[in-house]
Parts: sequence; C-alpha cells; structure tokens
Amino acid sequence: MQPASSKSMRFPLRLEKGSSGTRCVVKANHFFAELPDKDFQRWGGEARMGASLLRLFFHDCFVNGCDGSILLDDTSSFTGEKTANPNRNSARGFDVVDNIKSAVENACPGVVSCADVLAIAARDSVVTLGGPNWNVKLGRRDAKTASRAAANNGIPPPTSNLNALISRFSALGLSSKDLVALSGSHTIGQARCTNFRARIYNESNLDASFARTRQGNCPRASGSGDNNLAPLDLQTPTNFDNNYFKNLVNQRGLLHSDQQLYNGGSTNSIVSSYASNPNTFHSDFASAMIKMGDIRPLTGSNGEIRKNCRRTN
Ligand code: HEM
Ligand SMILES: [Ca+2]
Ligand SMILES: [Ca+2]
Repeated sequence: MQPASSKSMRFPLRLEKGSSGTRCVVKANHFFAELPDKDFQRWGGEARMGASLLRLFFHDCFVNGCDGSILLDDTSSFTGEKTANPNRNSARGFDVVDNIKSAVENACPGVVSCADVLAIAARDSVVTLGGPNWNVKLGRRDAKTASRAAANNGIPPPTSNLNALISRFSALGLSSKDLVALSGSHTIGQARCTNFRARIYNESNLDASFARTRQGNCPRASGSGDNNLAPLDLQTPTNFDNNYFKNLVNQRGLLHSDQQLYNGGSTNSIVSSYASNPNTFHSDFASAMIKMGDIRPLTGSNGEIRKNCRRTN
C-alpha cells in the first residue's frame, strides 16, 4: 500500500446533463465503481478511508440531520462540529470529500449537495469493503450553519450504556435493531486508546487475553499513548463482514458501548443472530442506513447546494 495522499486520487463519475440542460443524472451511482477489486490506491492507498467516510455520514446525520453540517469549517459567526468531542482528533476524510465534491462540481455544477456526497461515499465505502449495496436516496440540501454544542449533544459517547444508546437512536426514529445493525459498522476502522482505555483496564466483561493484547499498545496512564490506534474488529478491520458480532459474543468488543450490545440485555438476541447469519446483518444494515439517511433532510428551498463543502455559498 502507498502512503496516504489524497492528491493521487481519482473519482470516476457518471454524471451527465439531463434533457432540460439544468439537471444532472448520476448514471452509475457509484463514485468508486471503477475500483479494480479492492485496489485502494485511489483512496490514497488507505483502506481505512472507507471506514472514516462511513463514520462522517453517521456524525452528520446524528446532528441536525443529514445536512452536511459536519463538513463546515468554523467561521467568525459559529463554531462548527469539527472540534466537538466526538470529532476532534478523530473525524477524518474531509480532504477526500473535498476531492469528490470538486470532481462532481466540475462535471455538474450546483446539483449534488455535500450531504448527498457523504451519503454516496458512505455507501460506496461499504460496497468497496465487501458489504451490502443499496440505492441511496438523493436530494438532500446543505445546512448554512453548524454547532459544536449540537454535535456534543447528538453523538453518543463510547462510555454510553445500553439504555442511553437505545434512547439516543430512538429519538431519531431508529430502533434497537437499527442500533445493533448500524453498530456493525465497527467491523471496519480504528479507535484511539483514549476511547477504550477504561474498558481494557477496568472492566470485567471482556476476554482476558484480548485485554492484554490491547493493553500492549494502550498504556494505563492517561495522557500517554492517547492516540494509539487499535482495530475495532480485531479480525478483519478492512472487511465489512459480521466478525464484529462474533467478537461481541466472545467478549471482545473494543469499546464499552460495543460490548453493551451483548451484555445480557435486550439486544443480545439481535447480536447473536447477526453473529450466525451474515446475510441478515447485511440486509438489516442496508435498511438501517437508508433510515439513518432519512433523518431530517433539508429539502425545497431550505438550505443550499454548497459549492465548497467547507463553507456556505
Ligand atoms: C452506537 C453508538 C456509537 C458509538 C458510541 C461510537 C463510537 C465510536 C468511537 C469512539 C470510535 C473511535 C473514534 C476514535 O477513537 O477516534 C468509532 C469509530 C468508528 N465508528 Fe462508531 N460509534 C457508534 C456508532 C456508529 C455508527 C452508527 C456508525 C456508522 C453507521 C459508526 C461508524 C464508525 C466507524 C466506521 C469507525 C472507524 C472510523 C475510522 O477508522 O476512521 N459508528 N465509533
Ligand atoms: Ca448534520
Ligand atoms: Ca470486519
């Protein structure tokens, strides 16, 4: 694999002018459709980018809906979401989103919102890493403002217990099944030591050898090694499979919030079913992503189609 460099990326597009001349059609609906089998060179040679893009979509939708708010840089009139606790030193992929957006703007200016770019990039990331496919609903418009406080309040922290997770998802119209299916995103990607230290040193509902392995690269003292990374799925962190759920059944969830989904509570049976049936997981995941993508979109004359995802027009 090459070192990460978004400069070298290319995003094949299938946008064409519609008959009216003002409308553009996404023909193949896949920004990454031309990637030769799992050749991540065009993501800058970094498979993790798929995970990072998927997470950006989640962090967008959970804060005032899927409106591209997470992509706005701070301005003199508001402090945006990028420095909120769940995103600071953590959310990544903004330069990749910029590249996709500028390619889309070149082909078809003023048509595809940044919120829709996130929705499609999330889906294409999942497909590219071996997960399910689904039709992405399009037509979301972009927010004109963003709020750090809203991001701090909207995105659940990894210290959450099961009740907190269920109620946060339920407030957005997502069921316990959606919660478990969407958490299956942690079958890919990485987490920082600061987010799992308390679990691997203090909790008892985890496999002892797994705890020792993770302690090896995440020192007990806070402040040291805070940003050291570990895979959320210890087995296949770049494959969108159901190993995340098998890990939970074996008490190898990395985050406190992960293991909460299989800790004797009401979601145990959903985790077990996904651990034994990858097809059920894939189809429930796709449905839940469509539901999440439906959270409070801006439509009609609300919002705008941003030219540059980092700022309002
Ligand atoms: C259920 C509540 C959730 C909690 C508490 C949670 C928490 C976290 C945390 C703490 C990290 C590691 C961040 C870091 O250490 O820098 C993470 C990573 C990640 N999360 Fe979640 N998450 C949740 C749900 C979701 C959902 C619903 C999705 C997608 C639909 C998602 C996708 C991801 C991905 C793909 C990564 C890896 C990102 C990367 O490697 O860059 N998570 N999550
Ligand atoms: Ca948002
Ligand atoms: Ca996996």
